[in-house]
Amino acid sequence: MSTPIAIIGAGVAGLSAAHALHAAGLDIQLFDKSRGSGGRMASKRSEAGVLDLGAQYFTVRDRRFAEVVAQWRQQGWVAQWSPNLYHFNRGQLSHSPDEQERWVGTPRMSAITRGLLGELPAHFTRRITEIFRSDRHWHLQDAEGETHGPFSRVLIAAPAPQAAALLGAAPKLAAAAASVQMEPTWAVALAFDTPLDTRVEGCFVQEGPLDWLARTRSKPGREDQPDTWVLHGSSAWSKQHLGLPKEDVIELLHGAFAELIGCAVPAPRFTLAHRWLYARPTQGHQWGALADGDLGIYACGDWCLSGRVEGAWLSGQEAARRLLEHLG
Ligand SMILES: Cc1cc2nc3c(=O)[nH]c(=O)nc-3n(C[C@H](O)[C@H](O)[C@H](O)COP(=O)(O)OP(=O)(O)OC[C@H]3O[C@@H](n4cnc5c(N)ncnc54)[C@H](O)[C@@H]3O)c2cc1C
Ligand SMILES: NC(=O)C1=CN([C@@H]2O[C@H](COP(=O)(O)OP(=O)(O)OC[C@H]3O[C@@H](n4cnc5c(N)ncnc54)[C@H](OP(=O)(O)O)[C@@H]3O)[C@@H](O)[C@H]2O)CC=C1
Repeated sequence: MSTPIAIIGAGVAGLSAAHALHAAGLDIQLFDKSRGSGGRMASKRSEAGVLDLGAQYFTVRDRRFAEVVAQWRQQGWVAQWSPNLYHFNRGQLSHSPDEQERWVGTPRMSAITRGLLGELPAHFTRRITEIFRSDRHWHLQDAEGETHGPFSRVLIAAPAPQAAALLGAAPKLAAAAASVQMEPTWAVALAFDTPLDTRVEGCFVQEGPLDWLARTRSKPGREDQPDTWVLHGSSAWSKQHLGLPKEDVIELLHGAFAELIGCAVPAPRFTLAHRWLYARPTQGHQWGALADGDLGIYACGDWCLSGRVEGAWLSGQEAARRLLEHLG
């Protein structure tokens, strides 16, 4: 057996790269600090059903991504979501239909990364704190003090600030990753005993604390769930309220929701808040991926491209392509 390749991060980018390398016949091992795969496209089980707290849906603009999404559809991992869309601007809630195709994982966003993970070898609840070279091979140190390796190459598929912290052995790559600013998003879920009397299923909010809201049961595969809503704070509001206790965040975003939704909003029977510290890059890049073929270190993630699910998948493909190119 050949010396395996380590992939740090089991979000869309890491799993996209893992798939491509595995398909090329290489041994890979995934490491993630969380309990499961998905990263910012993860879904959380709760007493109010499964909640998509991060990525809400994705769009497809690239031909290569369109091809893979068609396969995911055949495998039953994704379906089209055609919500009754609104936007909120200048104090006005307005119907805002469009022609854009939007896709969601079924029956939850994490179905995609669970599908991609399949039987690939993965180590969860392993936060990697250091990557070091010894005897011409790479080794990983985790937060528990355990060492993993040897690995022939390392591919880091974490948000830019977390990738920069691991790229000490490749200063140029570290500098590029460190130059990417990422902004936070507070996410709140609310569940109501009685369904809200509104036709809104998704809403782009252009003012105030909120940025987006969605009705979970409007998404395919979730029709039987209680009436839960996911609200996202805007980047500016989330940054300003980064250290606020969760109860206060829930109260403020629930209040903003009740003001704009245009129907009576009772007290929710269930609430939850989640803070995404590195939710989105402040701007997109055209890097594809970062690579040092001589050292055998690679970095990828949405921040190397569009800051969206599609960008993350394409970046993982690009990192794998460059690694395979270096192998000859
Ligand atoms: C609130 C929110 C809403 C969004 N909405 C949309 C949307 O509607 N449409 C869209 O296209 N995109 C959306 N996005 C963006 C989308 O979720 C991301 O672009 C995409 O999921 C990023 O994938 P990734 O693999 O690059 O990174 P991530 O999903 O962040 O994966 C990185 C993984 O690395 C792991 N990790 C990090 N550091 C370490 C370490 N030291 N050791 C081990 N593991 C580590 C993390 O646990 C994580 O699993 C949204 C994001 C957020 C936060
Ligand atoms: N919160 C985060 O951390 C975070 C959120 N992200 C959001 O992800 C989606 C994905 O973007 P994508 O380009 O794939 O989707 P869309 O084409 O649907 O939307 C792009 C923006 O365009 C505006 N828009 C689109 N459709 C409508 C509509 N029918 N009515 C009004 N406006 C529409 C909207 O922008 P504004 O609110 O006008 O600024 C959409 O945001 C996207 O929603 C991101 O915000 C990605 C990463 C992290």
